[in-house]
Amino acid sequence: MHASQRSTGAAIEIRKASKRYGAFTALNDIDLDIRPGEFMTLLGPSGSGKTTTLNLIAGFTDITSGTLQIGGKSVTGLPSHKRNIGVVFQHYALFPHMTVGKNVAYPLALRGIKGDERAKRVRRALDMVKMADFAHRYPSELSGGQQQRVALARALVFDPPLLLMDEPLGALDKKLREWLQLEIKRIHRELGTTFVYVTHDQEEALVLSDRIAVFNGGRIEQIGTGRELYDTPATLFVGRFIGESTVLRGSAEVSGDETAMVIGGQKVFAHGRLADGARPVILLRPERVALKRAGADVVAGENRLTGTIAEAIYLGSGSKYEVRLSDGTIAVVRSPLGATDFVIGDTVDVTFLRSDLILLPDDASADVTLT
Ligand SMILES: Nc1ncnc2c1ncn2[C@@H]1O[C@H](COP(=O)(O)OP(=O)(O)OP(=O)(O)O)[C@@H](O)[C@H]1O
Repeated sequence: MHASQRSTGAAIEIRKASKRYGAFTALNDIDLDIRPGEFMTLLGPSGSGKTTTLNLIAGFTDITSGTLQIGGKSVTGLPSHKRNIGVVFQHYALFPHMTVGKNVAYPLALRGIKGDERAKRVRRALDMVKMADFAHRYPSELSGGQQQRVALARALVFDPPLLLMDEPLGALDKKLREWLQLEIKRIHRELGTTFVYVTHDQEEALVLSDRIAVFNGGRIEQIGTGRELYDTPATLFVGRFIGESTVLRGSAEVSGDETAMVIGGQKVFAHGRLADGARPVILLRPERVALKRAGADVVAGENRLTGTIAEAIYLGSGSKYEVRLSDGTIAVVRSPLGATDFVIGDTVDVTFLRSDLILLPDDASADVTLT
């Protein structure tokens, strides 16, 4: 599509929004600002409130308390068909008795757009999803991925300022999903429409999003870019949900601006301290940890814990190890190509810089929710 065809994306502002079903609170006091043209992903485990949030924006369900604005206007009480929003769901809701062309033309027919203008827009939308050659087929004659591309064309054909997608790739196999992720990203870049995307797949969220809102138990734990969530998670739940990690627990002592933790009889040090009363844990990212032969020289500022290689996996681009520490914790380590190789049973030092570890308050829900 040409720059002249770019639509202006709508901003979304959600304030203190709650959604209750009887005594059950599905959404608990969430605040969410989405910028015009942004790709925002709602990420979280099953039942955390992602779909409920999308349904509130779409107008499929009412807010119990709080406010919701789209494009600077309150939409309270405005029915979904008046919100001018494109929607794509996991299970293709194409009309089975209509051809692809008719399906994509449908939103235009509803809006009274006829003749050449309608045909031109349908062609443009099908071109965008690379389905122009399929206009005369019926949905049953298409693969799952092709059906989702048609659903996307139908959701975008009327140039909505806002597109909502709920696990649109959930039913597709991995290769197809990865290819369509890139297609969706390209289309977003070309259009300038605001995209709000629901997934429980953190890798998908990282590939697609400008920013990600991480949901847990009806609340938003953190909103940020993938990099912010990975490097500086606000909570243990976010740190564990995004990317791989190892969590170290032990008895902690705080002295001045430093926290020491005893793990399996060995002491490690962290810069900083938590608020009084919080029980600290250490979160390690696998590529921020290096393995060394037991007894190698210690580098200034380095922590080390002794362990035994429990699993060694060669990945081509490097190796991944699981190391059993003396307290039984399994530490995940990714070594770059060219680093020393280790085999199962080797005794190693697991080393990491104080500046590379992440100190967070312990949170039992981070473990429960992920299992
Ligand atoms: N109509 C309803 N009546 C009662 N409870 C509901 C209703 N709709 C949703 N819920 C509950 O609200 C909670 C949040 O649901 P929601 O669909 O938003 O979760 P989700 O994060 O999208 O999960 P999933 O990835 O499984 O779709 C769930 O516990 C769900 O059971």
